Amino acid sequence: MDKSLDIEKIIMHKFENNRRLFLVKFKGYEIYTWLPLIDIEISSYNLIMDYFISKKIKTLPPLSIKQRAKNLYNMLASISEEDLNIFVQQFDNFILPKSKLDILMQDLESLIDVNREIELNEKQIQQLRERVLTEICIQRRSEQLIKLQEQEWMYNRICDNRVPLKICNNRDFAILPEYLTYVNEYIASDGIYIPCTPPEKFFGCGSTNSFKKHKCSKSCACMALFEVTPAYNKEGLLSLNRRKAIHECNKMCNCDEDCRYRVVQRGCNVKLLIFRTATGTGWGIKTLEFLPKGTFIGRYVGKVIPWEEGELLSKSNGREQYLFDIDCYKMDNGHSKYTVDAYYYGNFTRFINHSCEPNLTVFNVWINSLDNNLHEIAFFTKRNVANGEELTFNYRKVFKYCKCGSFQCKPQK
Ligand SMILES: C[S@@+](CC[C@H](N)C(=O)[O-])C[C@H]1O[C@@H](n2cnc3c(N)ncnc32)[C@H](O)[C@@H]1O
Repeated sequence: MDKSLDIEKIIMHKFENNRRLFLVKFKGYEIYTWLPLIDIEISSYNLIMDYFISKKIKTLPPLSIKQRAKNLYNMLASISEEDLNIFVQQFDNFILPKSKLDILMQDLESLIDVNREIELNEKQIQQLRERVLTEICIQRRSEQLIKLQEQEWMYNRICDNRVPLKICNNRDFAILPEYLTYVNEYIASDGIYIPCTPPEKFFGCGSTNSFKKHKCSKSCACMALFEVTPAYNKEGLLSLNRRKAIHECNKMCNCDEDCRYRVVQRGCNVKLLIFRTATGTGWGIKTLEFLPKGTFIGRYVGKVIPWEEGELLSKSNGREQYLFDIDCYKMDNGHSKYTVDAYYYGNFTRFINHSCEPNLTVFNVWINSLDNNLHEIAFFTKRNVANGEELTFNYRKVFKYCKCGSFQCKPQK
C-alpha cells in the first residue's frame, strides 16, 4: 500500500482464501480498494475498530505483533525536545551510529507474544529505550542535515559575500529560523526612502567624462570633500583606530571597482561559518581563516524602521537584540531617526553574538546614501583573529545572563 495515502473509511469486508479483506476509501480520492488487514492495521487500527463496532461484529481482530511492536516503540520513544537534545549529547560532536531500526523492530517483535502481556524489567526497558531514542536521533539528524543543506544553498543564492557561507550545527537539532528572509541591503519600511545614488550635485572623484578610470590615492577628492581621513590602507584593511565617519568612493566616482576606498561595498571576503555555539547563545558566526586587524566582515542590514517603532518592538520578547540604531547623528530628542530591525529580514551579521570583550568593532559608513541618518553599519575586526574564533561585538545593552565568558564580562545584577 502507498504509505502517502490516508484511509478515510472502511466500506465493507469479506473473506477470501481465509484472509479478511477490507474495502477502503482513500482521503481526497474517489478510489476504493480491497486491502488485507495486515496492510492497514498499523495506520488505521481505530478505523477497523469503529467499523467492527458499527457492524456489531463481536470478534475484534487482535492486534498483530507488528502493531504491538510499533506501539511499544512509540511508548519507549516519548521524550521532550529538551531531553532529546540532552540525550544526543552522549554522541561526541553529534556523530551518530548507523541505523539499526530493522533489527530493533525484529527484537521488539520477538519480545512480544500476541496472547500475553510482555513483562520487561527496568534494565531491559532502559536498554530498549536507549536504542529507540538513538533511532529517533538518527532520523532527526538526517532530516536536519537535509534542511541545513537547503538553507545553506538558499542563503548563498542570495548572499553577496565573495566567499560562500557555511552552516553547521553539531549541538542540537535546531535549523536556522525559517521566518528569516536573507537580504543584502536595507529594506525600507512604509514611508521611508533609502537613497541608492548620491545627490546630483555630488560629482565624485575623477573626471566623469574621462573614459580612463583613475586610481585613487591618499589625496582622493572624496576624502577632501567629506573632510575625512582615508579609512583603509593599501591592503584594504581599516586603518582608523578611533570611531570616525567613513566615506567610500561611490557610484558618481570615476575610479576602479577595486579602488582602495571601496571596501564595504565590495562585500565580505572571509570564509565564515554560521554555527550553533557550545555556550547556549544559539547561533553564532565564526571565521574559518586567520583575519588581520581591520578586516571588513559585513554590514548590519534588515528592515529600516522609525526609531519609535523600534522602541515599541524592543519591549517584545527576544526582539531587542536584533535592533540596531543608525545613530551616528542624533535627532533633537537625543535618539536616532531610524533603527534596523534584523528579526525577519537580515544577513549573517544578525547571528553575531555579544561579548563584553569583542573582536569586532562597528563603524558608520557612507557610500551611495549621503543622508546623515541613513549610513551603513559595518563590522571590522578590532584585532588579529585566529582561524576558528567566534566573531563578537559589544551590543552595549547588558544581558542579565551574559554567556560571553570573557574576563571583562559584566552581566546585569
Ligand atoms: C542578534 S542575536 C545573535 C544571534 C543569536 N544567537 C541567534 O541564534 O539568533 C542576539 C541573541 O543572541 C543571544 N546572545 C547573544 N550574545 C549573547 C551573550 N553574550 N549571552 C547570552 N545570550 C546571547 C541572545 O539570545 C540574544 O537575544
